[in-house]
Amino acid sequence: MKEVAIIGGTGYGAIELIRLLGSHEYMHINKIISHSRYGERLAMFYPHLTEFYDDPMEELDIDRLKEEVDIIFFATPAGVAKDIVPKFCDSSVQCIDLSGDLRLQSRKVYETWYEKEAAPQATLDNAIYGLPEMYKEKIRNAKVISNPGCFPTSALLGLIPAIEHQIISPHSIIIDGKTGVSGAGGKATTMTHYSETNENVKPYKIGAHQHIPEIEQYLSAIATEEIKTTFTTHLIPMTRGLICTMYATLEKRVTTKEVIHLYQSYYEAHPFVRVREEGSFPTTKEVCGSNFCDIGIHVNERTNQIIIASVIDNLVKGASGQAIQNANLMNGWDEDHGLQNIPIYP
Ligand SMILES: NC(=O)C1=CN([C@@H]2O[C@H](COP(=O)(O)OP(=O)(O)OC[C@H]3O[C@@H](n4cnc5c(N)ncnc54)[C@H](OP(=O)(O)O)[C@@H]3O)[C@@H](O)[C@H]2O)C=CC1
Ligand SMILES: CC(=O)N[C@@H](CCC(=O)OP(=O)(O)O)C(=O)O
Repeated sequence: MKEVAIIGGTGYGAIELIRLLGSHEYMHINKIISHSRYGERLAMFYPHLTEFYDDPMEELDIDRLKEEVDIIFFATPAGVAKDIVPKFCDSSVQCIDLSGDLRLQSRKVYETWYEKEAAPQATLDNAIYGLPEMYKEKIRNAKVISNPGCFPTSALLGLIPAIEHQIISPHSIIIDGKTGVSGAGGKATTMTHYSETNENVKPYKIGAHQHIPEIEQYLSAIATEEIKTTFTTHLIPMTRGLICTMYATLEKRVTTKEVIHLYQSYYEAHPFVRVREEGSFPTTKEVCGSNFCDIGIHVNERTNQIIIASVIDNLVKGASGQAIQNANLMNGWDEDHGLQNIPIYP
């Protein structure tokens, strides 16, 4: 049994980790660290957790964490993990950061898009990008994981096979993202409160989204050339779920059936990616509460374009579920341990 700490206790990422770890046989939540509410019980803020986690939350204490836990999940905003993760480099503690702090290899690029000081270069160099469908072997041997962003998870899983097999022009990609409100975390803001989001679809961070450099960095790694994309994000009136509908110009003459067959073979060994049959496109509800990424594909022979839709639950495959998938791989457990639940439908 490995002992686990979660930092960022009162946030959505943390409570989703608690929900998912409830059915994990090899990880035990030893402590929940809260910056704002240490000493208090999490169930005071989230009564649905009553009897699932009733210990008081604790203040951050690096030495105690080093002595008492094996794995730390950082469910904190950007700018927090970059200062704490380096303090564990002399210990055996595994660190999994759900924020964007360790995802970009270049400090300069991070500082441009996040407008914060970047992590030390040595920490960035040490962190493995936790997208198991791309870097499974590296993750198995990692000690520090940068868990991917929610939109990059959906977009990359939808695009990787097409780029790797040179089906599409990597310079023609347009990614249209739509997300539920829980993607913005637990704090109510003017952007997310009810009267702003109800019966509304709101484009946001156009041309400035922090996931643009992340998507481009990993697409470029697959294509082995520098790729730029057009990526837009929309806030839609639902709680969970995210869809990236993506468009690109075909480089080869292929049919929908052929591309679907290629994607199905590509993801055969990856338990959380499900590729739909021809004519079926996934909806966000079909993955709700689960770690699945469902992908639908259509080749538009009339316009020589491909349309790929990729859906995830932003809090599961987009954050806490993927973090647990990474912990499973890092510790030699089955990749899907604790994550085998059927999506919540309807
Ligand atoms: N929500 C989502 O769908 C996704 C989130 N992420 C990323 O995961 C991380 C967590 O997200 P989420 O849980 O939704 O965010 P929340 O805003 O809901 O929670 C973050 C928590 O971090 C703690 N915190 C806030 N400020 C500080 C600070 N200055 N120092 C230390 N701790 C602080 C707070 O908890 P406390 O005061 O109890 O410590 C807060 O509740 C973020 O980096 C987010 O970008 C990634 C993918 C998807
Ligand atoms: C609705 C909403 O605001 N969603 C967030 C999702 C980003 C996120 O959760 O995570 P990282 O910044 O850690 O990648 C956004 O679009 O910025």
